[in-house]
Amino acid sequence: MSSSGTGYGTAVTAWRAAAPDWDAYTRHAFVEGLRDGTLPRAAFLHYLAQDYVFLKHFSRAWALAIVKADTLPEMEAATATVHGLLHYEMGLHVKICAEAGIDAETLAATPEHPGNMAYTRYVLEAGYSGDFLDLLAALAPCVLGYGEIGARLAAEATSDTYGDWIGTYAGDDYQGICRDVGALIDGALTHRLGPDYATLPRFAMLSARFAQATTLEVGFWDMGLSPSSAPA
Ligand SMILES: Cc1ncc(CO)c(N)n1
Repeated sequence: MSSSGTGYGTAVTAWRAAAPDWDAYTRHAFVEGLRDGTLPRAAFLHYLAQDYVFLKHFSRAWALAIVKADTLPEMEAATATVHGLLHYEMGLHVKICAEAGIDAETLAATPEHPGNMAYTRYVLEAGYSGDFLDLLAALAPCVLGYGEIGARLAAEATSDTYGDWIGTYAGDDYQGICRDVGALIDGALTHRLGPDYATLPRFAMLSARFAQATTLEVGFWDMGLSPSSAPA
């Protein structure tokens, strides 16, 4: 996939281009280790367990988006994402971990790493104290960054080792969610701010939120690469 992104909408394309850490996130050493299969299994499993905890809070944040939405189509889009997270993406974690000998009970008891906590609480707080747009800007790098990573790795992977993981994010279901979320964001901006939303100061503030969440994604990969940084 080209460095211009994967076409998830107008706003996200602008926010992505303005986020200083976008490449650090989507081309992190952890990601490159998934691509060529050199990522140590222990780091992957440590990451997956933390990501299981992450996805629980992330699902809660998308549920909050239902509360903060205005129109029925916005509520439907947010609901579809909650459903995809709980019934599709988390299932992958449970399956891969089960194959590696980590049962669902152990996964559910994973102690939450501070970097993980910082990220999800940042997103949730954007929703608690802000409006639907603040929340979407904080949620967007997670959803769409993984879509971009998955699409690129499906094209560039040189190893099958992490093929299941790559296939989840490169697959039609996940790519469809990414396109829907991109359209949701463009529609929500137009609905609230008008068609010239990209010229407004508010758009720059939302762009900063997107950039902050992107930086927290870099921290998440960093955490994945150093299993020893996990709390007891
Ligand atoms: C940390 C993180 N960001 C984004 C995604 C994609 O949902 C994920 N599973 N984990």
